[in-house]
Amino acid sequence: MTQLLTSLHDEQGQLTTDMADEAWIARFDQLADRGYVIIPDFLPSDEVTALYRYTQSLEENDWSLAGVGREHNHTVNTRVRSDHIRWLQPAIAAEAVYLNTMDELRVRLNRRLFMGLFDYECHLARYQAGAFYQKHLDAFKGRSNRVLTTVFYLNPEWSADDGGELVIYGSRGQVLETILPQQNTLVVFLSEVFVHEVKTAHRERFSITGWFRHNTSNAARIDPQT
Ligand SMILES: O=C(O)CCC(=O)C(=O)O
Ligand SMILES: [Fe+2]
Repeated sequence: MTQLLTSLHDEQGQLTTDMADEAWIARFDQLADRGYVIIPDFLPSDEVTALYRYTQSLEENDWSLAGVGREHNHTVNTRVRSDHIRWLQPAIAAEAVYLNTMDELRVRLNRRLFMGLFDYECHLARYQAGAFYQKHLDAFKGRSNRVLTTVFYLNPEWSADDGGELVIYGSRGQVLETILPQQNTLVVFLSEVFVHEVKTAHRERFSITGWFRHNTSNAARIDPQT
């Protein structure tokens, strides 16, 4: 498995651009078959280290308490989720690096799986010790343009004792995967299909959660960012 993933990067540590690359094809086909895929070693290690350092450099007022629901349904409910977030912006160089990588991934997904993904939005998330996110779906059929969820973990040396696992459930409520939020792991899943939750973290946990979206804007209504 690791061999496959190493081959996602060339000698310069860049994501390889050859769409015939077998590693990409295997990953994308797994996503198509099961609806989710787990990719360890997603970024070159210097990039993930830089991203992690960047999150450590943020000040308290760079974060806001995360809400639940979209637009007018947006409320903060700390019984459901208790993480803090920060939407990534292309104008900030440290944040643009990740946005650019994910846009590259968007183009590849469209080429291989014809997904028609239009754009990508994402936020950093910080779960302090004691924080969690109860079972939820990221998108409801016909009510959201979120198609694919991505979660990328930034935490060096995360162990099972630290909690904060992402649990992905199947259609009968069975546990499909329990994933430790270890640095440089990317999880991708269909937003409308998989109920998931973040178990209580026992130490500070950093991640970037994002969504590839369809374009549902029209002349009368432009999609808001969140
Ligand atoms: O951080 C994670 O593992 C998942 C976060 C999540 O489910 C969300 O932000 O919607
Ligand atoms: Fe979620």
